[in-house]
Amino acid sequence: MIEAQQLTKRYGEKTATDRLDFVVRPGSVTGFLGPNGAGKSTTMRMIVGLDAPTSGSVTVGGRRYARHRAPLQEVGALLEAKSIHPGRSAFQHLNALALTHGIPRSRVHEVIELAGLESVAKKRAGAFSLGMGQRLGIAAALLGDPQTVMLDEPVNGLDPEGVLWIRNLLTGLAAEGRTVFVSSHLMSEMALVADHLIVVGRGRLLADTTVHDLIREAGGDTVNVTTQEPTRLREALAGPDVDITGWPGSEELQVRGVSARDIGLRAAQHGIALFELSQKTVSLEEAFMDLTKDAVEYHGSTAGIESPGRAA
Ligand SMILES: Nc1ncnc2c1ncn2[C@@H]1O[C@H](COP(=O)(O)OP(=O)(O)OP(=O)(O)O)[C@@H](O)[C@H]1O
Repeated sequence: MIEAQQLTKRYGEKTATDRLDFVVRPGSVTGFLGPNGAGKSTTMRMIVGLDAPTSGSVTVGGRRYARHRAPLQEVGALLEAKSIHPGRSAFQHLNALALTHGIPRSRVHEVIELAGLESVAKKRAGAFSLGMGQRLGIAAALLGDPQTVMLDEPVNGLDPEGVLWIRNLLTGLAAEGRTVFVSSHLMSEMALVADHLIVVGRGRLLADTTVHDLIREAGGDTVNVTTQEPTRLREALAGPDVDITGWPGSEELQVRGVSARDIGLRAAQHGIALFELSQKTVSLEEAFMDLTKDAVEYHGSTAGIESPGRAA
C-alpha cells in the first residue's frame, strides 16, 4: 500500500506536486495519469526516496522508503531515467543488484526468464533497444519479489508482444495481491489494465476513481434518442435517477439513467416511434481529456501547418 499525505514538492517557484492525498491499494492495478508536467515522475521519485518532499509525506507499507531495511524487497520501481552501466550485460547488472541486496542468484535467472531476456542476457546493456532496456528495468524492479511494484511508462518502446506481456504481468501481480502503481500516457492500454485511477494535473489531484466511474462521469452512460414525440417520451422515461436533456423543440434527447434497451421497451409500450437509439461511447482518452483540459501545461498547435498541395 502506498499512502501520500499532503505530498508537496517545490522546485524554486515551481510546485511540482501540490498537497496530494491518495492511497494505492493492494490487489489491483492503479493507473497514474496526468498531462505532461503534471507531477507523476516527481511523485514516483518521492515514493522511492529519490527526492524529498518539501512538505507532507509518502509511505510504502506504512513506512518511508528509506526506513525499510530491505527496500528492494519492499518496492520494485522502474523510473524513466534508468542508470545501467552500458558495458555490463543484463545478467551482470541484475547480479550486481542482487549481490548488494542479499538476493540469491537463482532469483536473477528467474527474473531474466520472466522478462523474456534469456537470449540477450549476456549482451552489453549499452547495445539494447529501448524495448529491451525496458524489460531489463522491469526485471530489476521485480528482482526483490516486492509487495509493491511501481512502473513509470513501462510500455514505452515495447512492441505489441511486449505490450501484451506487460498487460498480463501487471494484472498477474495484482492478482497475487501486490500493490501495482503504473503511469502511462497510453489511455487505451490503461483502460485495459487499470482498475483504479489517480489523475493529477498541475501537481493537484484531479480524480481518485475507477475507470468505469471516470468514463460514466464524462457522459459514457448517455443514450441519444430521437423521436417525433419528445414530450411524451420524456414523460414515459421520467424517474428519480433519470436525467433527460435536449434543446426545446428538438426531436433529439440525451438520456442518462436508463439503458438503451429500456428506452426502446418503454417507447414501444407507449406506442412512441423512435428514429434513433444509440448508446454514446466515451473512451478513457476522451474522459481524460475532458477532466484535464484546464490542467494541460503544454498545448500543441497545428496552426500554420499547410496541407500538401495547398497554395501558401
Ligand atoms: N529537478 C527539477 N527541477 C525543476 N523543476 C522540475 C524538476 N523535476 C520536475 N520539475 C518540474 O515539475 C513539474 C512536474 O514534473 P514531472 O516530471 O513530475 O511531471 P510528469 O507528470 O512526470 O510529466 P511527463 O508526463 O512529461 O513525464 C514540471 O513542471 C517539471 O518541469
